[in-house]
Amino acid sequence: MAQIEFNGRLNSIVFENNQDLFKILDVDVLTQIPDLDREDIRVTGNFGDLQIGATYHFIGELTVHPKFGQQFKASSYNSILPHEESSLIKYLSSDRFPGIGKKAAEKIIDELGTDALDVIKQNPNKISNLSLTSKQKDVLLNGINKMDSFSDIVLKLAKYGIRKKVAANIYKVYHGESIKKLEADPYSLIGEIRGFGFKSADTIGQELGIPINDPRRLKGAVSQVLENALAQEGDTYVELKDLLTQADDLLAIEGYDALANAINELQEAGKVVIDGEKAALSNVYNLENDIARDLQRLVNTRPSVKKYSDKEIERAIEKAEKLLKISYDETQKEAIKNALNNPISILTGGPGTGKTTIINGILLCLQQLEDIPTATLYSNDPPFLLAAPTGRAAKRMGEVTNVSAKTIHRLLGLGIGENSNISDLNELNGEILIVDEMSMVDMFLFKMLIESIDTTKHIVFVGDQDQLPSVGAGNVFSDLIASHAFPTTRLKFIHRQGDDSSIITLAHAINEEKAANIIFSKTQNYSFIPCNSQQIAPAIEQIVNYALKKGFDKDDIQVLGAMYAGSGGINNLNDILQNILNPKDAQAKHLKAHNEVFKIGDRILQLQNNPEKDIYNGQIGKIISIDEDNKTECLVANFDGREVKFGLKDLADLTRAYAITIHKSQGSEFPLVVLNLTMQNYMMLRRNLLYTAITRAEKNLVMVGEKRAYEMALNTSGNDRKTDLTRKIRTLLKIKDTDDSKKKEKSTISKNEQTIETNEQTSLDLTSEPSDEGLEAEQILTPQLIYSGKIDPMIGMDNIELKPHMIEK
Ligand SMILES: Nc1ncnc2c1ncn2[C@@H]1O[C@H](COP(=O)(O)OP(=O)(O)OP(=O)(O)O)[C@@H](O)[C@H]1O
Repeated sequence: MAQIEFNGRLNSIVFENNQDLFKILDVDVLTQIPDLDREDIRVTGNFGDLQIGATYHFIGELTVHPKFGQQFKASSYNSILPHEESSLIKYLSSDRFPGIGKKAAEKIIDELGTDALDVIKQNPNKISNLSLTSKQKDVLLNGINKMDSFSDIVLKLAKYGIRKKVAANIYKVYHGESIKKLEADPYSLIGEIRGFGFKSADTIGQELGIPINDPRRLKGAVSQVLENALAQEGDTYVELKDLLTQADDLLAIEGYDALANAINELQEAGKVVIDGEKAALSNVYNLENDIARDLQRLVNTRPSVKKYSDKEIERAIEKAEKLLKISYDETQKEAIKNALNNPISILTGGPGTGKTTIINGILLCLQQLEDIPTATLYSNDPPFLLAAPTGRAAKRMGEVTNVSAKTIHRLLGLGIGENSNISDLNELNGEILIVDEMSMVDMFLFKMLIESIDTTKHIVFVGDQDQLPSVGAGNVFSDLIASHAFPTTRLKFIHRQGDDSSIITLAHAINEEKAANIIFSKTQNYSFIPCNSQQIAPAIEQIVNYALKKGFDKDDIQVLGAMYAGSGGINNLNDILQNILNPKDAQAKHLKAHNEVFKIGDRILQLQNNPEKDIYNGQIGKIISIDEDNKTECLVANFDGREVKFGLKDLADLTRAYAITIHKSQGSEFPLVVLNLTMQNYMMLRRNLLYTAITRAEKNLVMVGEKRAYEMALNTSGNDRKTDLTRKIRTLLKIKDTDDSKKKEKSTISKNEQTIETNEQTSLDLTSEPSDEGLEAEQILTPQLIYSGKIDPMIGMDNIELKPHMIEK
């Protein structure tokens, strides 16, 4: 269709989506739109910063929206700069140019005329001759740079092969400076801009003639390796030798000397930290330091003496037992004591070991010991704070304890409402904070959680250490346990009886490396069906049809896998399962997004945290209505009993959820799980992946796939993220290495193989002043250091295999 143009004044912004800068504008028409007689019109498109009341030139086409009628879809736009003296003075002395008043504005017009803005835009050097202060000159230039319209910048970025979505990300960070920044050093955008990696930077670098051994390029490769480790592997550092070899692979140049210099320069610029033989991104390195310091603060500022006598606690436990009509075993009692007599304690155990029952006991005991009236538990400032990373886990905690439990995001007030601000988190007080499903908490959320704790007396971290680590980087729960700085109870005895017990037995056997004989046997609750990767899809189709015939509710069946691609991958399985579980009806309302069709009744999965909607990565919902004509509210879904509305743009974060990855299933449980693993998943086959998958099944589990793949998972230990938090906690809390073994011997209490580790015999010094000793690092990396043998990039080179996902797609 032919492009048409018109000038209009921006009245208001009706809708905006910050993710890709899509906006719907209400515009007064100033020059007539060809063949259309209107005074105002809605203009849609992607726009940068706009000013209400400013005049713009729009280029695009007329469209008809089924509900809102005639609209103008802008493909590009430009702001029309004021040329008339009085409006130009008004404009130059507005908020856009802070520090430039009426007088300075008049000077600019005197010296450059009423075309001043265009003149400076074309030739920024003209500013130097103006009789303004240097600060005013900077303000003027910045303001004019910012005026660059978004579409101009996207067009220029497109010439460098940058996609619109990435261009929008660049614009959001650098605004009018985008092109300047990119052309000065495309590699400096790595790690700063989502979707922009070494490959993109290198394409532009070559176009700009940046030599292959240019320090900018070398630094870019180093940043990329560290970013990959963080985002793909969840590692918080990379061994120097690996950093050198992997960066060198990206660069395809000879020798490490120049690379060592590049690392040093990054260190000097405060972007990278070298600590011993490890290299880390500074912000990540500092985040680990901050976590360790916060934990030190929490331990040091809480009383170290036992507050309650053993007798008092025992009496309280007895009462709790009577109320709950159970008898806690010795280990469970120790866990309750640890929680009540320590500032920070940890509880870890597999399914059915009584974690939730212990949380209940801790709260009942504390209520008695502190004489807390029941009504107070529900006040605005409750003494018990219960939280979990997922809505589902929080809901369950709340149901079992009868005390309200929240997601960690909600507890902290993160991202709720327009004014949400991560520097303005809720302060946490009260008697106790208990966080469940801790294995899912990544280092970023954990940092925010613990820095928000103010006067809370006791903090208890509860989880299952053997599950997959958090989706986000770090390995917080395992690191806390490994530090031996906090009393830790490991529960192993299975208390849950009944139908599902054989799956729980299998899960525990997997962790104890005793599952080889029982995993392929057929039991009342689980079975294994061997098939190769080509047979996965038809096998699952048959199993699901069979389950339906046997009377399973279609909402109770969940297929799990490891990967999205391939015939047995999640994407293909979702096509097949959607046909069975929510068959096509040609007439029915539907929406299409990223090669998927969404229909009423479809099970869907949220792929990103969205605190504003209070739904999180991995949460499953069901579509209850679809409005094909409504851009801003095209879909409504039920998430755990709550209606959540989605606009067209939000669909990017949704996928169908008949089949989901094991990673995304963390924190959820399903009555029937159908799990598939084959050797196509060999890179991911680890014990914690299999364990996490199996423990998602509440009552029934069908495993399909290659026996070899299951055996490989059983025999490959999981959870080997490279993190430095354990060491940092131990350094700050002065836990001596040698004490570990002693401590284990002395203080391990065994019952049913359960263990309780207390730190009473360790050298944890609670009276010491906070100290940063040992946390700050700076080391200059010299070529000599590399070749001295201390850091030998050749070591292990044979073993280093650049995984496909480490290379930017
Ligand atoms: N000491 C006990 N005596 C009797 N029953 C117990 C005891 N401890 C726990 N149980 C029971 O065992 C079952 C599992 O306990 P609970 O739900 O607390 O475990 P969990 O570790 O939280 O499990 P999951 O992680 O699977 O939710 C529950 O039915 C609980 O009532």
